[in-house]
Amino acid sequence: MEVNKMSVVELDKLREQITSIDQQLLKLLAERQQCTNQVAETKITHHIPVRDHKREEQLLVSLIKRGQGHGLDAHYVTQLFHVIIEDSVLNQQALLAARANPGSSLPLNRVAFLGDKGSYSYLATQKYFSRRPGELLEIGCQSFGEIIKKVETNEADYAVLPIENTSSGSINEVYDQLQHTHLSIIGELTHPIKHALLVTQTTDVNRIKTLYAHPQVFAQCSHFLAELGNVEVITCDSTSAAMMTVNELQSDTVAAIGSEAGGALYGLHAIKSNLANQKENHSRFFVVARQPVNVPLQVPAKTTLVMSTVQKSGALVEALLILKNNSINMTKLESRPITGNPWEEMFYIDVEGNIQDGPMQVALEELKNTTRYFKVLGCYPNDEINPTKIAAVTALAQDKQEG
Ligand SMILES: O=C(O)C(=O)C[C@]1(C(=O)O)C=C[C@@H](O)C=C1
Repeated sequence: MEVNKMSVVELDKLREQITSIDQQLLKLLAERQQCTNQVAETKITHHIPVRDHKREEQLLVSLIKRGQGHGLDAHYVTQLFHVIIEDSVLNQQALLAARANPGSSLPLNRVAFLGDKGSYSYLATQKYFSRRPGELLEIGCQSFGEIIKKVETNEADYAVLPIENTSSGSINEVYDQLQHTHLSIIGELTHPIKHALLVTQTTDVNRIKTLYAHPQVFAQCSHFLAELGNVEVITCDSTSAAMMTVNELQSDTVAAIGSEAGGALYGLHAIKSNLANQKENHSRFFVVARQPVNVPLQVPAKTTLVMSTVQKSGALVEALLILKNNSINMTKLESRPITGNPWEEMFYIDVEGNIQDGPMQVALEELKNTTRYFKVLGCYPNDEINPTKIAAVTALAQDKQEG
């Protein structure tokens, strides 16, 4: 008994120490953020690009070495600082973008998204707007059409639309909506999609008889569903609708599939995680607004185009060659049927580059002249911060230590 009491006291003391260390870490991270925001100001004044891969590599190599000196694993240090540097780059990009578009910073950002509190679109909205000035007013919608309409009619300032997922592919309905709106893409973000089995009661996976989720979510977790066997699957308009239903039912035989963070908003907890077929499951979202944005040249940019080619063989190849000849890297090509014109396609193309760049302007002009229909859907800061490669950095650090 005495021993137990002692160990509880010891544990409490150690936990106090951990809490204090974590609080210090938070303070230091906030200090680092203030410092990198000042770096952004200097970069604005002196027209220096936000990203400096050489500096990042030097920093990582030196941190890995120091970490090893403290007994910390190189992989752990690399992962940790990738997150820190990614956050720094995204914050700096947001700051530069806000400066380049002075009128666009609103005291209140009214944002339309799919579903309600807790949906993946809701979490993506929170993440994107946390880097932007102004308050956030979330406007949950029931369909992509409703989301777009909210912005078109000035009931919302922005829309957050999922465009593709690493396991279930492109979201065709969003592509079709983008073709018919005059709204512009002003930003993108990728958000990890981590599906968990969410319940209200203490229960077991084998007791679940009914599952609620969005159809895309079921598609992404098809292997898990096949393993589950005889369970009734009920599709919902959104992940949040699924969570709400399970919360209302308060039964130990029903579950929703969604994010753990979202589920917590409805009093749900996870009894199984990582349900998606693919381990790396991410969704990419577009942020759209009524006016296009000006992306500063110091920020890596992407541009999304939509076009239909003339009906002759090799027309698409010719269009793509225009990009190649101007050294423009294409990151995505998607095709969608054109309503009323059987066998004709509308092509959606994402390229790396800013519409203000010389080669990009040449390519856009050529494309305009050679295609049947052509429109720039938007030019926006590239949100995909490819971190400096872990393996190369780790090997380098180990070499240096050994040598
Ligand atoms: O040192 C810089 O130039 C920074 O902007 C800071 C920082 C960082 O967070 O460490 C961020 C982005 C750059 O690619 C390199 C480093």
